[in-house]
Amino acid sequence: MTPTVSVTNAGKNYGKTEALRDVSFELGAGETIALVGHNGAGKTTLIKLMLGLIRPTTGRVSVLGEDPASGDFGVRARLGYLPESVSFHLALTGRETLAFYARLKRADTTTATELFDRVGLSRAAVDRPVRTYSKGMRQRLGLAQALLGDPHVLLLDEPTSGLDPALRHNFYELIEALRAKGTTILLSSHALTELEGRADRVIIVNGGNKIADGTLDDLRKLARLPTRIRVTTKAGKSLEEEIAGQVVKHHDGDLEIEVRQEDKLAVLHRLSAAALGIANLVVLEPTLDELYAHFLQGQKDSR
Ligand SMILES: Nc1ncnc2c1ncn2[C@@H]1O[C@H](COP(=O)(O)OP(=O)(O)OP(=O)(O)O)[C@@H](O)[C@H]1O
Repeated sequence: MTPTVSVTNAGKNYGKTEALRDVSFELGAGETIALVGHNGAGKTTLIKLMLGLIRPTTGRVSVLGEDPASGDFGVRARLGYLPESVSFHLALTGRETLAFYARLKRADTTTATELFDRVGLSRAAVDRPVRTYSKGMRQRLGLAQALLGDPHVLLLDEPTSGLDPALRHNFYELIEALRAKGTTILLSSHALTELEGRADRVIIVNGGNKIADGTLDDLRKLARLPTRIRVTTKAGKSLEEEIAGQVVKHHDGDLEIEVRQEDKLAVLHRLSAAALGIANLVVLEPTLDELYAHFLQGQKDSR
């Protein structure tokens, strides 16, 4: 993996508040990473460090091989950022707003029309003042602004808040296309369910510490949470033999079998041999929500 971002033993104090403590990770080209954590966990502080808006109290941050706080324009031009709450000048049109940011970033304005198409802002909308925009349209304008200059690293803070399901879908299609081009995309979000299957990797921060970092599979292996197998049996059929020795609960009239990762295939094998007695079977792996709760609890217990 070619790292585009390296955070090495970074700590950040705001006066007496220790917002970040000895955090290290690398982000790679073409990687989509979810940065998750409670309010006050340190996510925005990390993003500000990567943007070079603040300097670490301890440790180092490097973006595209340079110190983002060094004042060098080259790095910042290749960084795209969408803040959590986008606020634009309401009297400017979408097109004027983008032209303004393009000048700030010294980016090419001729790509503006193509950018509007990519984020799904209609030709009619871009020449209307931002004051007439819905929250979703403002968010899309924000995204177009973040995409100016074809950034190699994109930092997006709660990018889908305010977007309806169709727009969320469009947003993730756009992210997928950028990922395929090799862009590093960091999504800071509370919407854990929608990140599943969309982020290659998850970094969990809490109280200024990095408490987990890995793919969903890595986190599942580490957490050792059980897989649940939900089985609807046919009337009068019992699966006592097949599920003997497993933790069995009842869920809306179905059987819910909690199996350890290492027993999963053997139990599924026994169940498939008894398929005639089964009306339906669903395998539920631990969700990101459950993994998140597990790692937070683990950190609490270790204190
Ligand atoms: N400029 C500042 N001055 C003092 N304390 C700050 C400052 N910015 C952040 N903090 C504190 O640092 C800690 C981490 O804040 P940060 O904004 O990075 O969290 P976050 O994970 O982004 O939270 P949220 O999800 O609410 O945006 C919090 O305790 C916060 O109160």
